[in-house]
Amino acid sequence: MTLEAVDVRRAYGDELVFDGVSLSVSPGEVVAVIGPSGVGKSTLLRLLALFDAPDAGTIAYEGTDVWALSDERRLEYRRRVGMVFQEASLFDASVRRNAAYGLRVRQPWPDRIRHEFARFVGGANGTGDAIEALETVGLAEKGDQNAESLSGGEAQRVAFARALAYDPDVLLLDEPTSDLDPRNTAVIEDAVLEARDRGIGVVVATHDMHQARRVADRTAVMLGTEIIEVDETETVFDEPSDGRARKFIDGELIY
Ligand SMILES: Nc1ncnc2c1ncn2[C@@H]1O[C@H](COP(=O)(O)OP(=O)(O)OP(=O)(O)O)[C@@H](O)[C@H]1O
Repeated sequence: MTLEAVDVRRAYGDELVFDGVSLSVSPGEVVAVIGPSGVGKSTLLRLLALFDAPDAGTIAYEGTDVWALSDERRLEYRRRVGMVFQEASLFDASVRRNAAYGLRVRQPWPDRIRHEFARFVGGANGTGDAIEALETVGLAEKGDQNAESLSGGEAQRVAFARALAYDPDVLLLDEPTSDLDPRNTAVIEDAVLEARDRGIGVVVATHDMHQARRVADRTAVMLGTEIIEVDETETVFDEPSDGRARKFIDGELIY
């Protein structure tokens, strides 16, 4: 299952963010999108997540132009994509319930009622997938704690676990470690690689070029209103074909 943006354009009013941008992610690969602040990385992720439609070009899932479908069919595709935003939004409940949230709304009703019933009668108050996802981000022991008592870094890890728990085809991460210390950053990066090894396609938008180098199979460099370079990560860092990409990577381009 491949998700791709093909020749997409996006503007906010008269303000063009990008045009002619193409990017794909396949199962079991990590693609990093790097570029200066404000270049449009989050905007591109929102298009891939099917939150917004491109002004031109297509977003295709398994070759299907998703915006040509009915709202209902498009929603089915949207549910296969998990997105983690820069700001973790958790609600006032246990960490385990937060991690299981996506699961509960996505399950068919009978399952959902069954889980709610089990919880009501004092049985499991989370599912195996949510617990496993919490283990992946090193927070299994905090399952019973209220999410509002977590540190910022822990909250970001729970938001990640929530996206992972419902086993999406594609996971889109917007600056997933921007507020994290090195230890928490390493936890998230390991979880990204674990997701990839499970066959999930992952796109990571990041300011952190070192992170791209550590986790990404392919890297796209966004500059101005374009993706100026997209290739195997090693190639982009060691021998980029675009001179501007080289300058950006060497820290010589000031924006
Ligand atoms: N809802 C919006 N309305 C108007 N302009 C917007 C909106 N969202 C983003 N923009 C503008 O679009 C441009 C791209 O923003 P975007 O958030 O996609 O960049 P980014 O590369 O993700 O930045 P950062 O790395 O700082 O998160 C910016 O100039 C931003 O101000």
